[in-house]
Amino acid sequence: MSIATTMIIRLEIRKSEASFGDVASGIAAAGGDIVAIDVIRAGKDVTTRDITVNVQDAGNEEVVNILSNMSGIKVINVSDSTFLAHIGGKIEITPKMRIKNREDLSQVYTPGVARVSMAIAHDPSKAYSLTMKRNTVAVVTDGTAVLGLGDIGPEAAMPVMEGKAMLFKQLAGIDAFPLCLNTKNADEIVNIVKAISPGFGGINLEDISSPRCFDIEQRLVAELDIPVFHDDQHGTAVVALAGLLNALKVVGKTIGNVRIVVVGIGAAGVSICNLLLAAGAQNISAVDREGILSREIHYDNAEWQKLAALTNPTGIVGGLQEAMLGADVFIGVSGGGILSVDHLKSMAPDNIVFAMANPSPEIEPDLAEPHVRVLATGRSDYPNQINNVLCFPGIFRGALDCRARTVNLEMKLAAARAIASVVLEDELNEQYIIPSIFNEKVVEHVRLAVIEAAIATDMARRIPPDIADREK
Ligand SMILES: NC(=O)C1=CN([C@@H]2O[C@H](COP(=O)(O)OP(=O)(O)OC[C@H]3O[C@@H](n4cnc5c(N)ncnc54)[C@H](O)[C@@H]3O)[C@@H](O)[C@H]2O)C=CC1
Ligand SMILES: CC(=O)C(=O)O
Ligand SMILES: [Mg+2]
Repeated sequence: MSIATTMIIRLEIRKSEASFGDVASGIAAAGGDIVAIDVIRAGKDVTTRDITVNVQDAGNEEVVNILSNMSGIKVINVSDSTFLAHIGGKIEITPKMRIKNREDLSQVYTPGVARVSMAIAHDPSKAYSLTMKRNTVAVVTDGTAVLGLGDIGPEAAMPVMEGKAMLFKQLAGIDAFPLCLNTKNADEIVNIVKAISPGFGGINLEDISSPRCFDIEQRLVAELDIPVFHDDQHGTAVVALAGLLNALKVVGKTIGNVRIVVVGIGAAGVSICNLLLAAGAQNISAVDREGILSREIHYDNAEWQKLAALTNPTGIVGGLQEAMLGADVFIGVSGGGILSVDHLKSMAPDNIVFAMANPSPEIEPDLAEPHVRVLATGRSDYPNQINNVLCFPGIFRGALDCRARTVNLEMKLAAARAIASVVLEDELNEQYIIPSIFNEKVVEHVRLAVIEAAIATDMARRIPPDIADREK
């Protein structure tokens, strides 16, 4: 599966030997699409231009090869806009006020700050009003399951976590810190997160491989009084459920009557199965590399053991192929390319396929489309993007605003229904089952639903003023 990108190619064109027309045809022949041309220098004999070219495949070397081999053309430099966007990182800390004089200095720092510190020392709950705690989330990873790229380490995880921090800020106004830990030891991760927790209003665990992620999250939830939320588990499950609720409406089926195949029973898959069961699903086949989870088998993975008892009610034996036969819904959170057209053809009519692995889905959307009634992927370059970015900004905004102790099942179900509700009944169709992440209603709908569910289940330690006003 290719990832599109934009290249900026700086060229010298010797006018006596080549024309811009030659350059344009060379780029088109190599599969590039020219989107901008900037003249850098216009000499009598030689012109220098920056040509901005979209390519469907970031690995496309053909464009530069063709240009380099043309007479009269010299390639001076090639840059990739995705890499350019990452130079020096993507986020920074910006103070809320400028320190202009000694008076300012003595307020924001010593000696004035000491009075504020002592106020918090006497009443630690004041950290919520006098520090950034109430609006701050730690995005914590050990780099062991970064997207679908696997264990690529904490440094390589950093661009993903910075991207996540950008989304937290832009979509929900939350200040998020990427914390990439150089340890894979579960005890150490738990201790580090506990130790840094005083400065944060919530913890977003990210891209920590399964099954370690379950134990790490459960221990932190039990030991901390701020929300700890492993987004690959629960954010993904919330968005998958939201998409499924709407897709089922499009095809005229109900969650209690469909046969659902979930493939990849890792962080995301376990949580998706559990949330779908809580939402009324009765017939799930949970498939991992060893086949369909079965109650006949004992699993060392405690989450698999629990799920095996709750899924595969008809005792199907086998793997993906057997599970797909006659299935209504496929949800993939495994790896790229594991699904074939034959698998799709063996499904029930009006099938729903969510190929959510990143960056490459379980099947290429173009291949799948003719054999699927409702298709969704995790990617932003196709319709129906089912990605946990639709959930985490709103769920944390809601949890922070009501100072929730944790994010419980009711809050997750409410978030899923809220995301689904952004697409109105008369707008729903095969190409539009889930709102765009740029739809401004998403965060606000999720926030409200989460706060209401937190209040109803006694998880909220504060009623935000706008909610209190509504209830008057
Ligand atoms: N669209 C979205 O919002 C999200 C997508 N994902 C994607 O889902 C995938 C899994 O993520 P995590 O659950 O965090 O990883 P994980 O490493 O915890 O779980 C992956 C699971 O898939 C299984 N698997 C891999 N290849 C398989 C195959 N051929 N057949 C059956 N099972 C197979 C693995 O054994 C493992 O249990 C990744 O590609 C990730 O990018 C994850 C979170 C959110
Ligand atoms: C989207 C996301 O969290 C993932 O692919 O891991
Ligand atoms: Mg992730």
